[in-house]
Amino acid sequence: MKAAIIGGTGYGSIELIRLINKHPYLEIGSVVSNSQAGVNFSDVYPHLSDIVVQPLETFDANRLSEDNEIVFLATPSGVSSKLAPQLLENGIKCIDLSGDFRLRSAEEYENWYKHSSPEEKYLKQAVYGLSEIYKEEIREASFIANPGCYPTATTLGLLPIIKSKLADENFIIIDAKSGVSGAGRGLSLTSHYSEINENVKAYKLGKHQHIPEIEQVLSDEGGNPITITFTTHLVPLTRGIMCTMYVHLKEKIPTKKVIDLYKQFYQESHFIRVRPEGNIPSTKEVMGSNFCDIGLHVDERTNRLTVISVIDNLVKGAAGQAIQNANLMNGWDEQTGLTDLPMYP
Ligand SMILES: NC(=O)C1=CN([C@@H]2O[C@H](COP(=O)(O)OP(=O)(O)OC[C@H]3O[C@@H](n4cnc5c(N)ncnc54)[C@H](OP(=O)(O)O)[C@@H]3O)[C@@H](O)[C@H]2O)C=CC1
Ligand SMILES: CC(=O)N[C@@H](CCC(=O)OP(=O)(O)O)C(=O)O
Repeated sequence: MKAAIIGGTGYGSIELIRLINKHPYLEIGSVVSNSQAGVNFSDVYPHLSDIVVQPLETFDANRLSEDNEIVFLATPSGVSSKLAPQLLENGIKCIDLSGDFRLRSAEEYENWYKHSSPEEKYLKQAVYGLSEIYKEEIREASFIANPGCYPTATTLGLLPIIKSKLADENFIIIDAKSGVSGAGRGLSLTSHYSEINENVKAYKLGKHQHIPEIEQVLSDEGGNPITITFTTHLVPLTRGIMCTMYVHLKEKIPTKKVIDLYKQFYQESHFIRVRPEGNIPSTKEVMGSNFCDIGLHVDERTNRLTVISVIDNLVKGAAGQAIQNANLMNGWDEQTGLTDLPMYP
C-alpha cells in the first residue's frame, strides 16, 4: 500500500520513513515538502540515500489521493487543520500527527493552541489514536488524530489506576521530561546546544497544550471530570520521554497488587511492558522501539503511588503509534513493521 507523508523534512517524517522502509505492506509513495519541493531527499538527509529516491513534492490533494492509499500528516498544528480536510474530501485515509484534531471541543482547542479550530465535522470524524485503548474505534476509522507524545506516556501510565477507581482523582501530579527531538527539527533558542547541554529546564507551566488532551482521556475513561498538574521539562537527550506521576490512593494497597492490576489491564497489549517490583524503566530501555515501559511503586508511608512511564517520543509518541494505527485501520496485525528492539546502549 502506497503511503504519502506531508511535512517531509521534519523529524516525524523521517521516523515514518524509517518504519515504513521495513513494513511488509507499506511503501513510500510521495513525500511532500513545503520548504524544499523539487529537492532530492538525500540532499536533505544523506542517511536516507537510495531509500527515498523520488524528489520532494509540492502539496496537491488530488494527486496525493490518486497516487496513495493512506496519508500521514507530520505537519505542525495549524497546518494539518488546513490540509487534512482536502484529503478527507477525496476519501483517502489520513493519520495526523499534530494536535489539531485531538480535542473534541473547538473552544478548548483555540484556548490552548491559539489557532482557529478545524471545522466541527472533521473534529467529529477524527478518532483519537491511543492504540491500546481505542482499538475497536481505530479499526473502523478513516481519520486518526494521533496522540501527543506526552499524552501517550501519561495516559498509558495512569489509565489502569484511574479505571480501577482506587485513585483519588483530585490529586494527580505529572512531572514530565522530554528529549529535544520532541520539539521538532526547527531551530529555536531553547533547543540551541549551549542552552540545552548540561541543563534541565521546566517550561510552559500550566499552559502546556497537552493538558486538555490528557484531561480529556482521563475524564472519558474515569467517568468524572479530572484535572491534573502537569509540568514539562526539557532534558539534554535527543530522544525519550519520562513521565513520573504521583497518585494518592484511596485505600491501602501494596505495590505488588498495583503491578498485578496493571499487568491484567495490559495483558493483551504487546507494546506495554509493566515492570516487576523494584524494576524502574529508563528512557534508553525503549529507545528506537514502540514500547511504553511502566514502573510502579507504592509508598506505604504516604499511601501514594509513583508511576514511571517511558517512551521514545518519535516512535510510540509519534511515528510508531501512527504505524500501529495504520495497521489497525487496515486489518493487519498491530505489531506489523514495529518489531524492532530498543537500541541499547
Ligand atoms: N517530534 C515529536 O516527538 C513529536 C511530534 N509530534 C507532532 O508531529 C508533527 C510533526 O512534528 P516534527 O516532525 O517533530 O516537527 P518538525 O518541525 O521537525 O517538522 C514539521 C515539518 O512540517 C513542515 N512544515 C512546517 N511549517 C509548515 C507550513 N507552514 N506549511 C506546511 N508545512 C510546514 C516542515 O517540513 P517541509 O518544509 O518539508 O514541509 C517541517 O519540517 C507536529 O505536529 C508535532 O507537534 C507529535 C508527537 C511527537
Ligand atoms: C520538547 C518539546 O518541546 N516538546 C513539544 C511537544 C510538541 C508536540 O508534540 O506538539 P503537539 O503534540 O501539540 O502536536 C512541546 O512540549 O510543546
